[in-house]
Amino acid sequence: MAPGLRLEEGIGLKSADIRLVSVTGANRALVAALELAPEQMDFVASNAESLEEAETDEDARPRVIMAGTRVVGFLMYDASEDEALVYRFMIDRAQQGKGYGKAALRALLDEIGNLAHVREVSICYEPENEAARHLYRAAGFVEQGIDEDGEMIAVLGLVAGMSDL
Ligand SMILES: CC(=O)SCCNC(=O)CCNC(=O)[C@H](O)C(C)(C)COP(=O)(O)OP(=O)(O)OC[C@H]1O[C@@H](n2cnc3c(N)ncnc32)[C@H](O)[C@@H]1OP(=O)(O)O
Repeated sequence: MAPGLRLEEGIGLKSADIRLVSVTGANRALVAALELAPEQMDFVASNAESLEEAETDEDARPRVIMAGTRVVGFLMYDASEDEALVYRFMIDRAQQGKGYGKAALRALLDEIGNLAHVREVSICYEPENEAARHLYRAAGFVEQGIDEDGEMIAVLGLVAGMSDL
């Protein structure tokens, strides 16, 4: 790395540098401090709320999205059944549009694909959330329709035996 260039500055980071890690005492405050644009606030619960929820829900799997050494996003899912449900997914407003969402989704699907009991993944989002629709559709999710809460549900089937590969 060139002298004076710090990884934290995010210079030259590629989507391959995206990793999912557990929530720890060290990164928790950084996750809670991540922000959305005002018009995105209704698309997903606040991270502080999600972290609190995760403490009492033993099925919740919260993950911190790291780009190199920097905390850039957060997601949470439940894989207690054979259909995993992704119900939180966000990238900090200052870090959006850099391919991190796409790379984090790929990392998440790899992680879920390694769970032998999971056969499909479902995800829900507000119907007007075009960024989410674009991201999930590109990953192969197929829209199923609007649920009773007015959210779009999209489902991705996993290839049987993915975890054995
Ligand atoms: C389960 C849930 O929680 S659903 C709620 C999802 N979360 C939110 O809506 C929170 C606010 N939004 C976000 O955090 C981000 O915008 C995310 C997570 C949806 C996308 O993350 P980003 O890092 O910005 O996405 P990334 O840069 O990887 O782009 C992914 C694709 O979406 C496209 N995209 C990004 N923003 C938009 C937009 N506003 N409209 C249409 N397409 C968009 C990109 O062009 C890219 O497509 P491409 O690969 O064909 O070029």
